[in-house]
Amino acid sequence: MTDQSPFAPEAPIPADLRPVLDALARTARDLARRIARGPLAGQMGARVGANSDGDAQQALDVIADHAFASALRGTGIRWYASEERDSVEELDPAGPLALAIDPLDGSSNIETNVSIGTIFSLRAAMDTGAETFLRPGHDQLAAGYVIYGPQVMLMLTVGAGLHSYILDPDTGLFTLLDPAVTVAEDSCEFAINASNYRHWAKPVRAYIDDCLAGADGPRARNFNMRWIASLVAETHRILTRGGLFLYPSDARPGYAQGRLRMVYECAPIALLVEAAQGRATDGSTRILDLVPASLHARTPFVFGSAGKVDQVTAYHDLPEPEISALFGHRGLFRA
Ligand SMILES: O=P(O)(O)OC[C@H]1O[C@](O)(COP(=O)(O)O)[C@@H](O)[C@@H]1O
Ligand SMILES: [Mg+2]
Ligand SMILES: [Mg+2]
Repeated sequence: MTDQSPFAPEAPIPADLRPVLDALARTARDLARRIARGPLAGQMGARVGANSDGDAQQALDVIADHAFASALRGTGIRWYASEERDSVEELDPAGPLALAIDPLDGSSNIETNVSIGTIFSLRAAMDTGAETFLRPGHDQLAAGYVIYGPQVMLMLTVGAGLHSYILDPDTGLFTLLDPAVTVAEDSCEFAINASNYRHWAKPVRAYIDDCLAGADGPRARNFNMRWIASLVAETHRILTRGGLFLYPSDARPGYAQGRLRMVYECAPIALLVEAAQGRATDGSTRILDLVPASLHARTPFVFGSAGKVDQVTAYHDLPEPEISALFGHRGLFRA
């Protein structure tokens, strides 16, 4: 089965991206099998070290990183940038492409049997790794994620539109489900790690205060809150039924730019969300227009249904007296 494509025959995969996408999908399928075996496959959630940012590395982070790096050799990938590695590596000097990857997203959930994922981004290879990856996200050629959940799914954009695939356990093939996923506009779910409330800046507090005030507040509507601590799972819910995700900057040491990484997480998710007609910003500026200052740079991240993301931007634009007012006095917004 190794040489056979892991995609069902009708999958609309562009020929120039076929080798790399086949390798990514094949590796993800192997990883999915390992994840499904859980403790039977060893201690995947055991801490084995720390990456360059000081984040704990679990066994599965390292296993996934090595699996993807070795599968990509010979697929046209010149530069390989991984959340788990300090610097960019050159795999194939003649390759025309470059790949950035978060090999295992949602690591804190590995042992809890909650959905985790892999996020990837493809770009044209430039002369150096830095030149290749320190560019705006709108330069990406393709982006996607695999979610290892009750179903294994691949969400992929290769430029236009967002395609969803499901891994059929009977055939072992990623099978096209929807060639045009769109983010629903009318949702009243938001996702944020509310334990950081006291560390947030005023516009974020004001936005969340108004959501929590529900039908009695200025938005005149009750909201529901979610937090899985797995960006891929959060994204998948929003692509499925709409809503809003926020990981803002906050006052904790090391969180001045939030937590999520531009190159491995935010740029690819933003490309997917925009391909599905959603919106992604850092609170005010479009993520895909931002240039990361360094390979592991972080950015505040807000994405989801376009109208909801625009409302968050509007809170950032409010004059100080409005921001500081109790929610009852902010009359500008409706859900
Ligand atoms: O634990 P926190 O601060 O709520 O952060 C959760 C976020 O961290 C992440 O787990 C970071 O990703 P990694 O697991 O790849 O480091 C995201 O998936 C998630 O959105
Ligand atoms: Mg991640
Ligand atoms: Mg990760």
